[in-house]
Amino acid sequence: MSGVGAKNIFWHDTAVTKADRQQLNNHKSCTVWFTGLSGSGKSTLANAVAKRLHELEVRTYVLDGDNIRHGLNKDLGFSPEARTENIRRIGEVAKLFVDSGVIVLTAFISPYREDRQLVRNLLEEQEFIEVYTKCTLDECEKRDPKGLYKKARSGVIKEFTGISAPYEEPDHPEIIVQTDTQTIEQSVEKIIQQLKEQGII
Ligand SMILES: Nc1ncnc2c1ncn2[C@@H]1O[C@H](COP(=O)(O)OS(=O)(=O)O)[C@@H](OP(=O)(O)O)[C@H]1O
Ligand SMILES: Nc1ncnc2c1ncn2[C@@H]1O[C@H](COP(=O)(O)OP(=O)(O)O)[C@@H](O)[C@H]1O
Repeated sequence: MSGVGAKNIFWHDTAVTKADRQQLNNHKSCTVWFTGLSGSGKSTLANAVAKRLHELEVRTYVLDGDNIRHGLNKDLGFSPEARTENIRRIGEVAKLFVDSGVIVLTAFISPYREDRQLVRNLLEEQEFIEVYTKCTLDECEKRDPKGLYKKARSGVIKEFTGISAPYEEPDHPEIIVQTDTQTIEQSVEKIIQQLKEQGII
């Protein structure tokens, strides 16, 4: 997968800009990037925050690992290289959503620091808000909402994050939500507060 397609391609500026769209929407746009173990609450919180924002008349879109892997990224597995490509593509998609003036909430394990940094670098400062859904492996395994940990423990699923594949914790995430001790409402509130403090909403 090399970048050979970039030859003889020219960038077009658009007549309507990101700033124009943000003005029309009455709020700024950004990526709220959830990262954490399977079952740590990424999807739950991305959707809960989106719901809250929608009620506040803010335009949102949720990109979820499971859904994207049914379509755009259905050719990718879970090797380190496939995960890197998964996150690279999602980063580019998130950037398009930010350009469209929307707050995009992404729920991907995104286990590698370097891959998350790559996405951060794609966006402007302030446009990438990393939320670490911190939860002990023990608790995630107890929750096991899809029965995947059980399969990973028995060896049916290989390269499973936290069991047989690595998860690299963020060094300096904008937000940490401790989902095994904080309630969903507390986590949502913390994220909404950050968006307000950054002047996004
Ligand atoms: N081997 C392995 N490791 C981790 N996860 C697995 C695996 N196989 C399938 N699944 C399911 O796929 C979801 C993770 O997809 P992501 O795109 O978020 O993964 S990654 O960011 O590329 O690491 C993940 O979803 P979440 O539980 O919502 O995190 C699982 O449902
Ligand atoms: N405080 C909490 N924050 C987030 N999720 C929680 C919390 N307490 C319990 N849960 C449950 O944990 C599970 C997390 O699953 P999910 O959101 O699919 O995680 P992920 O997207 O990280 O795999 C859900 O069933 C959710 O209801």
